[in-house]
Amino acid sequence: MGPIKTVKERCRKCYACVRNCPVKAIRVKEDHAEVIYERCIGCGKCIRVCSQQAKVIADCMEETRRLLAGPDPVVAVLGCSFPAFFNDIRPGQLVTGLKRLGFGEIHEGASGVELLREEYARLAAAPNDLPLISTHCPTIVDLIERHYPELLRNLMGLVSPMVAVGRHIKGRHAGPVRVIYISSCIAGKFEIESEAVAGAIDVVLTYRELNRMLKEEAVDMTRLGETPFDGLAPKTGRIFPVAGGPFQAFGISNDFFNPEFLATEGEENALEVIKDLAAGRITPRLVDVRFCSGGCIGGPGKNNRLTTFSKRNLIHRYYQSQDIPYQTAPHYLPAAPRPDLQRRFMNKAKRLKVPSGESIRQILQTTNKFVERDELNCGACGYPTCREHAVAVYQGLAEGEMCLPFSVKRLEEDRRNMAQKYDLAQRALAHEYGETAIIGQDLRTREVLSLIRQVGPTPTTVLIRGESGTGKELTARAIHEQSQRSDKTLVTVNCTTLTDSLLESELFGHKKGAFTGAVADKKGLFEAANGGTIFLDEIGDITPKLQAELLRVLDGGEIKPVGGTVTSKVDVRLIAATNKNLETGVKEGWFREDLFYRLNVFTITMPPLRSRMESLGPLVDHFLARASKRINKAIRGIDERAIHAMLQYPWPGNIRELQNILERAAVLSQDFVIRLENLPVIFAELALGDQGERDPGTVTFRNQREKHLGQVEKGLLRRYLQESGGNVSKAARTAGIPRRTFYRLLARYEIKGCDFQGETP
Ligand SMILES: Nc1ncnc2c1ncn2[C@@H]1O[C@H](COP(=O)(O)OP(=O)(O)OP(=O)(O)O)[C@@H](O)[C@H]1O
Repeated sequence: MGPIKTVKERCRKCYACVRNCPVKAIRVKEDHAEVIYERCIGCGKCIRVCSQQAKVIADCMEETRRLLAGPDPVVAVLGCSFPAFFNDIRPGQLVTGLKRLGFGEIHEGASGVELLREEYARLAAAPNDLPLISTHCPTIVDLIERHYPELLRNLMGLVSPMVAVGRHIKGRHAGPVRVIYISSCIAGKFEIESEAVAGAIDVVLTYRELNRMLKEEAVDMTRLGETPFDGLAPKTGRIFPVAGGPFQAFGISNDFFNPEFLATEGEENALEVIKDLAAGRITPRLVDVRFCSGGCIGGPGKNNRLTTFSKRNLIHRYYQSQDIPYQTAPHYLPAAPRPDLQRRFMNKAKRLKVPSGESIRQILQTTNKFVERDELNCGACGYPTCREHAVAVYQGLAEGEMCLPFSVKRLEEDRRNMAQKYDLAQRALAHEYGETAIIGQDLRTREVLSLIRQVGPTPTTVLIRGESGTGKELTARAIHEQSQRSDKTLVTVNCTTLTDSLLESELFGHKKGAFTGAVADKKGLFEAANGGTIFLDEIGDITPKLQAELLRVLDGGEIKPVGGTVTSKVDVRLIAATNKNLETGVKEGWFREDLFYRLNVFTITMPPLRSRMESLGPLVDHFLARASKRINKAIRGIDERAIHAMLQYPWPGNIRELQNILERAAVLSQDFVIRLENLPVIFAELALGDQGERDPGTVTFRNQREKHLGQVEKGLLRRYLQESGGNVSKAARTAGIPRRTFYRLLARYEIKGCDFQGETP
């Protein structure tokens, strides 16, 4: 990992870094774009263009603090561009500030320029058959070492001013010493890791990092007095950081029109010169080139508030000032003998595989580019042409999905497919559950239908009451169907299936961080139902806290997400259902009275199946037709004995139980007719009992039913308990009736589940 890091979570795949990286040292992998250290030249362009601050300079403050706290003295060297960065204080104040942080000595990096002056002038004057390239800009050195190794021989074999001053300090200081270089250049962070100059500088800090450290230590430099610099006092070296500065600082006379001496800076110019040199198109004697525009004052760790020209002025003013206080320790004087200023350069180029034309064609095809016309060269992927992008895909630097037109098209197709699938799923659901036909001709069912017709089109809140399986949800759907909201969503929530806290967040949503696991804001079901209807089943089971929240929705149409402080308005019609006695709830205090009255505006009570036996025939026909479709078996009808037995059964699970028993019977039926034998055994027992009682001739159906009801129910309960070995939940499940209903029946007949434990059927 190098000095430029990627904060993965911040990367939004805009490919600005890919587009702007001059050496394509960015690899897009999965969900982020990362810097390839071996290819990177440390120019910092990716940091500058990343609008999300996903590219950051690796933090060197920690290491600096560690050295400051260590046993060795630490020397700070201020890069030549510092006057353009710390422009609102005097240099002596900055020195005091640095000493407050714990630095023992403060040197100027410009002294490194002066250490190199003679060597530069000598090489510039010596005859040379190759154009020489200056080596003080680490980005240029990296560019040549990593991307233009054919120019390695052109590099002047000299260290940078930073390394020169580092070696000078380390060579002259009595005993071990640490050197921290502070500048606008992040390529310096790369440079000190290079084997050829290792050890000269311990840490490179940017001006911004220094500023942060000063802030953290609450050092207000504007209030500080001045302290003299330590080390060698530079003169011409101070002009080094601006355009044209190096030639002047190194004492190389340059005439603008003299093609022998070429000095330039800025990404575009630098790349052009390097390319021209590599191609042999130009052959000057000496090329001085820096990557940042305006010179070192344009480095990535620079002061963004000032323009290049105003910074140039600041450097100039500093260069001309005569009163920079210095107190140089004798061991740094005189400047000669100089430290070792020689440096080797290495070929660090990693050549990437070059794809064949066929490979490029295949990659282009994966992103729908079959003919030249398909290659839009829109540049959205960060590469100027589709072919360059395809080459990068081949080289493992890019992904096909980066192609915007291709991804947009694929998303559109996906959306269309999803919409189709959604439509199919909707239809399947409607087929399975969406039926709102309420079957029944009996008086009570007709009454229910009439109430639905009346309340449906109004916005009134409806409370549906009745035993389990009597059709409360079906009624809610029918009300929604008849309302003016029928084209909007009907959201159904069973209040008993979630824990209290989960239910609250499901209904009203939550804010990020409201509880463990709330990693992002989430909208609730009330918002999902906005404009439509919400059906809250088993409303009698919600906690008082939720009851209060619900009251707020009913009163003001306002919801507040869990962990939120702001309420928002929703327009939702509420239909609630319960099989609990809410009046008892109010009396006993587990249900809020005000909520009860808000809900009890319009109540529909669903009759149990046993009280609407006239509708048994139509219901049986309806469910047999449905079962036939579901199991793909054409059931023709039901025999009389079966119907007769059904008429005597008490149907504790109501219509749902009827539906389930008929589907089971349809599966078991051998001859496409439902027979008594296809029904659970209790029906045969009922039929038998009925036979015995029929002889006296005087007993009515009602009499017979009443008489046998208890006996039959008891037998049934015992049988299920026997089958489940006394496990009441299991017995209720096998019976197909709610556990609570099962318990009620057990209590009525004083049967105990534990009496059946250990029994096997
Ligand atoms: N009158 C009816 N006509 C046709 N089907 C019905 C009728 N009543 C109920 N059903 C069907 O019976 C099943 C159970 O009905 P529903 O789920 O509406 O009952 P519920 O009272 O809401 O039950 P629970 O209280 O257990 O939630 C559903 O498949 C429903 O379609």
